[in-house]
This record gives sequence, C-alpha cells and structure tokens, in this order.
Amino acid sequence: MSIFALDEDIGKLTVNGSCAIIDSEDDGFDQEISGDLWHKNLLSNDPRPESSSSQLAVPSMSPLNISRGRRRSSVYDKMSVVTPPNTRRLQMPPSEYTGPESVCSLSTLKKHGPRDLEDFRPIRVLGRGAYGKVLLVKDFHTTRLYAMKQLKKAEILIHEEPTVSSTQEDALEKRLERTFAEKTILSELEHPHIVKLFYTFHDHHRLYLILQFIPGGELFYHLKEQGVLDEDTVAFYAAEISSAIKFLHQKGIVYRDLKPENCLLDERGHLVLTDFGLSKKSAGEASRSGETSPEAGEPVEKLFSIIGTPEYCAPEILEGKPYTQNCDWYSLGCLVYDMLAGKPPYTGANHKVILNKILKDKSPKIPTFSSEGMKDFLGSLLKKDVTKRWDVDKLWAVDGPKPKKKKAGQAKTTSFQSHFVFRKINWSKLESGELQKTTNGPIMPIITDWELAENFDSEFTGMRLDSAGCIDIKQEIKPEHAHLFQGFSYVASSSYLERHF
Ligand SMILES: Nc1ncnc2c1ncn2[C@@H]1O[C@H](COP(=O)(O)OP(=O)(O)OP(=O)(O)O)[C@@H](O)[C@H]1O
Repeated sequence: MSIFALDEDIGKLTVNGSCAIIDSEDDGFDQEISGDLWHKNLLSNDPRPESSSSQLAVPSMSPLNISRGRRRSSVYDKMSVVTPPNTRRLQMPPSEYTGPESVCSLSTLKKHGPRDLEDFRPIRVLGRGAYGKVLLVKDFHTTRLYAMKQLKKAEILIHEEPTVSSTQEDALEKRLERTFAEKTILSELEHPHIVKLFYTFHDHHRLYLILQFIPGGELFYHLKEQGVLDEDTVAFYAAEISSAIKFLHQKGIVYRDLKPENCLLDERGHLVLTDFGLSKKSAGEASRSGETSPEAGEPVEKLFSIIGTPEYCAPEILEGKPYTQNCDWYSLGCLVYDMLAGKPPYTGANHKVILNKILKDKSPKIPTFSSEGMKDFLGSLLKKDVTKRWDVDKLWAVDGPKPKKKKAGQAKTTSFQSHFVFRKINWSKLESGELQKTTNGPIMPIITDWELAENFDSEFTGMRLDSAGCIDIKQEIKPEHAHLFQGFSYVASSSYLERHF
C-alpha cells in the first residue's frame, strides 16, 4: 500500500510544524482467495499466449550482480476491518462517477458485453494492496488471461478516525473518489506503457477491474533479483516510464505513485505502468474532455493532498506546499536512483525517518560509479526546490538541438529526450509502441507458462485459492451504502477490445 497519509489536507496533518505520519508494518494476511465459489475449472486445453524461446534467456544486467533484501513499500494493515459505521449517505456528482454500463450488441455480448464474476476462473494471486487483491484469472468464454483487481467495498467504507479538520464523510468521499478515479482514468487511456482496462463491474461485496495481464512481474521483483542495474538498462526503463508520464500529464493526469512495485514488465521485457489508485485528473475543462491537452509544462492543477510512497515522494508534497505534475518527475529521479544504487535516495526504518531525511538532508549522493551524464540527469530530477528541478513536460515540448542532416521520418528530439543518458533510445519507435512490439527489453522475464505467473512473488502466487470464509460477516455492506458504488461498471469500446484481443 502506497498511502502513508490518506489524502489529508496538510493542515490536518501538520502538528507543531511536523507532519504526522501513519507508520505501518506489514502483517500477515488472510490466505483465502476472495470471492464466492466461482471457479468452474472447465477449461484445460486453452491456447496460451505466444512466448518466444528467447524469453528463456535471462541476461544478468547487474554490474555488481548483488542480490539484496528489498522491503516492499506496501502497507497492508492500514486500518482494521470493522463493521462499516453509520456513514452518512454521500451524494456523488453523477458526472464524476458514471461510466457506460454497456456499449455492445447482443451478438458480441459475451466477448464485448458487460461481465461478471461468473465469467472468470481464478488461477492464482498476483499481488495484494490496501483494499484487496489482484488475481490472475481466465475468461471462460475467450480463454484469455487477465489480471483482476478486487477491492472490498467494506474496506473502502470503513470508519476512519477524523483528523483535526476532516470528518469521516470527507475521508470516505476521498476514498470513493480515488476508487472511481482509477476506473475513470484508465478507461480513457491507451498507451503502450500503461496497463489496459477492459471491464469493471461490482457485486454486493466487491469492485472488480479486469486489466490486461502483464506477465513479467514487477520491476521491484527484478530489482530484488538483480540488485542493481547498469546505466543502459536504467535509461531504457526511464525512457519508457517518461513516455507514459508525459502522456498522462498531457491528459491532465498526475500519477503520484511511481515506485518499482507499480512498474510491470511485459513478456518482451518492456515496462508497463499499473495502479492508478492515487492518480488525479485535473478538474480543468480541457483535460476532462480527454481531447485537448493543457499546454505542455502548465500545472495540471495545484494539489495539496499528502499522498504517495514516502521514499519516492517529492519534498513539496511532504512540506504541504501546493504541488503540480512535476512531482512525478522527482519520483522518476528516485526510481532511477534506486535502479542504479539498489535503494531509493532516502531510506529509513520508518516513514517519519524517511520524511525527515527528504526534507532536511542535503541532496542525495549520486553513486560515484555513475557516468557524468547520469549524474547530471539525476541531479536535475532530484532537485528539492521544484523551481530548480527540470520541468520535463516543458523540456519535452521544446525543440532541442536538431541533427545536422535530418533523415526522412526522423522524430524531433528535445532537450530531455536528447540527453546523453537517452542516446541509445529510439524515441519515435518507443512512443509509437513499435519498439514494444518488435524488440526485447534488457531484462527478459522467464515465462514458460503464463498461468504459472513465475515472475510474481511466491508470497502471493503461493496463496491458497480458497473460497471458504471469503467475506467476514463484519464486512456486510449496509443497504444504504449500496448506491455509493453505482456507475462503477464499464465495458471498453468494441474497437478498443478488438485492438487488444
Ligand atoms: N495488470 C496486472 N498484471 C499483472 N500483475 C498486476 C497487474 N496489476 C497489478 N498487478 C500486481 O498486483 C499488485 C497490486 O496491484 P495494485 O498496485 O494495482 O494494487 P493496490 O491495491 O492499488 O496496491 P497498493 O495499495 O500497494 O497501491 C501489483 O504490484 C502487481 O504485482
């Protein structure tokens, strides 16, 4: 779980000038799979997605090749599960929360129509977050594999202690807003390095997002295996992430949760961003339409919520200052640093220690073995003072030095894209998605059978798929809360589904 203080206004969290942080420790968690007995185990001879023989090769990209313990930044025990309180009914603005419940014809109903839990057979657990689990599932009708993200309604509705200036209703409204935002934002995006959302639906207890299954596992997992990565590999991932972040910013979306756990590798070793639970879309008219973009470099919106994973969180967020989309570029700096050094720039035993270091320590020491170009790149992204930090969205839009002889079809470069660290990156192929389709990334995940989810942590894949005791009686949803989730169901357009089938 990535939230260390849940969307609280700074004022509520600032006590005597220092931020109050919700410290957390991982704990054990239930071993049963959630959901009713919905697996029918009917299909055995399903076609599997293609995998090339080269996928078995796993080059060691680590210069030091050290394997080290990595602590997951997730927080599972954010709050205890109790009976939902008598939460006041909230009236959500319908425009914010409604999506097309169905957009398809009867003839393609099962392939393109609304879906429900009965359509999917659970195969194994892929991961777990604050509000539920992510499972690998198989569509009974098409035999396709998907990642099903489940969110427990009761955990979203749960009682939270009010802070100085927030009420329970405020906190609930924020959680509902974030829950719907993930669906709304993902349903509007199509980018080679952003996970695809195909369907959402809900039942009495849970919300379900049916996502493209990204089989290569988390970057977190590969970093754990490899220790550190060489500069070319780091630059490759940095370029793919930058392309996704720039695309989001153009659509008026701030991602706010960049970390190795949210970067997945596809079957060819290309990076795909997942988990849009903390993303925020601008309230601006231009970006709401999704058709036009705010001017490059223009703040999407001044944001105030303390949100994100502390290790990768920009100082201006932690200081309680208004912040903009630029916070994502600082997080990219932290992630690049992490890939090179084996740990993020500021670490500590708990969130408070980390936060103090980010706010008070000098700029982080960039690994001495880094090239001058990498030092410059990291130094420019990791500037604590946002006014001195690279404004990548602006740099992206500005033409950089033009090559002397421009070949036909050659893309324009910019001062960000033409930086030394990206000298081996073919940006036009990367941004069009061609690179992803035609070449392999620097780390090829081992995939012998997609259903084995070999690149996911055995902590999750080893969990029992068991329907017993799936819903705690204390998690019953009160009838008066049912309407809060109306409008969650969604089906991607037929053309979108066709393009990605
Ligand atoms: N599309 C996907 N394909 C493969 N695995 C996925 C996919 N989406 C999520 N996962 C796995 O499930 C994990 C948890 O997913 P996600 O981060 O979306 O959940 P979350 O509840 O928002 O987590 P958190 O509370 O930590 O933010 C991921 O880190 C990843 O390992």
